[in-house]
Amino acid sequence: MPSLSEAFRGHPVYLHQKHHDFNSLQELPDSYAWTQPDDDDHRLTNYPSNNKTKTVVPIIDLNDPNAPNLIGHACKTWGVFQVVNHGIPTSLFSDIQRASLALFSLPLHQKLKAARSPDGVSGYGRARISSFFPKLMWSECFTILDSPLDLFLKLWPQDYAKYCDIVVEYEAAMKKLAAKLMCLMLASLGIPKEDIKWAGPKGEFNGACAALHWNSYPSCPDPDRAMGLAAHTDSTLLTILHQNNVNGLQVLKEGEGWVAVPPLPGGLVINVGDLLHILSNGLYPSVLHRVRVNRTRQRFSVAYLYGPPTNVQISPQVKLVGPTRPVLYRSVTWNEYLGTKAKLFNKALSAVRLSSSINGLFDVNEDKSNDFQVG
Ligand SMILES: C=C1C[C@]23C[C@@]1(O)CC[C@H]2[C@@]12CCC[C@@](C)(C(=O)O1)[C@H]2[C@@H]3C(=O)O
Ligand SMILES: O=C(O)CCC(=O)C(=O)O
Ligand SMILES: [Fe+2]
Repeated sequence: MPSLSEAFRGHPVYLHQKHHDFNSLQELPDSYAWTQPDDDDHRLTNYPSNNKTKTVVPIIDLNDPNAPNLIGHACKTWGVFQVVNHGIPTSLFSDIQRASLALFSLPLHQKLKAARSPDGVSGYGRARISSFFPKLMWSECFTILDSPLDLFLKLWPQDYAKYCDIVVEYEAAMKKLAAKLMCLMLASLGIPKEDIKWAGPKGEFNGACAALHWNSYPSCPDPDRAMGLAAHTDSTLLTILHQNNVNGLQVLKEGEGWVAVPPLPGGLVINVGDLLHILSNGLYPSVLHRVRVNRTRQRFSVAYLYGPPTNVQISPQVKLVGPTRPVLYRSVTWNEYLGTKAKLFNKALSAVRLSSSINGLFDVNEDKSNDFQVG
């Protein structure tokens, strides 16, 4: 089975090579300006702002006996929810946040020692999706696939071991939680875990692949014209996101527009990704999300991007197909899908949709994701 890193080697993404030290920028350079200065405040979206409505992303207590139903409803209607009582100690969040702060606070020349190569995924750099946009995003990121050891040795020749320990512990906790969430999501779809061969006899999902992706969004001199991370869906089955206590994450909700996902102390954000969208035959749509920045506070987030073994075929479950609901997607491996995403970005889901080629149907997120103005 190809590893996740190998899956990417065939799909290089060429990004702007110049990196900026955000702290040294007193004004927003034109290369980061997504809107013109005389545009009104809401030019970054044509959707109504949700200031007047009180729509909130569901918060689900994993100890609630009704959790499977609540999760099912949240996946169907939002594609995102927050979880509490997930069993992960808060000390682990403090540790990963400390590591994140230590990493992004390093001088740029030090971070660049662990820079991602054009045909790689691991390491320091800009968001991979940057190549699809004419403007730069006000963020930096660091991706870990496999072991963090080689990268951390470059960043912290003395202190690497303590940060490696934190990552190993955090990934183990995330892997366990992701398997639990998979079981709950499958139960909510009425799919026995025995139907998913790689789930294993007890639903441990041992063969799962994952990436740990750290984001930093420095405070920004002109936040209304900048974009932290452009609208996208994750290619995963699910993503588990930890955010520090700084706002910025927004999700697109049908009929509502962009809705903020406020940080919840001790909570975790769970996104439905494209592969769960496919596996559920479109019943659980992947959520389009983005990150806005602010003038005074630096935002950090750590995303655990979780998927199947890279060579396992993911297809709509037969139990979710019937006379009134035809099979909507062809089967794909994560490896293949990541390649499609690297080429087509937010059109990737439509590209594997069976009926799109027949009757011109497109996926919900495709046309909305380009909803920004570039100055
Ligand atoms: C497994 C992965 C999913 C991801 C690409 C990656 O190798 C690690 C980074 C992930 C991420 C995070 C930000 C948004 C995103 C679209 C991107 O460019 O990098 C996702 C990728 C994805 O889900 O397709
Ligand atoms: O920073 C965030 O809140 C979102 C990050 C994200 O969407 C991602 O890493 O895929
Ligand atoms: Fe994301």
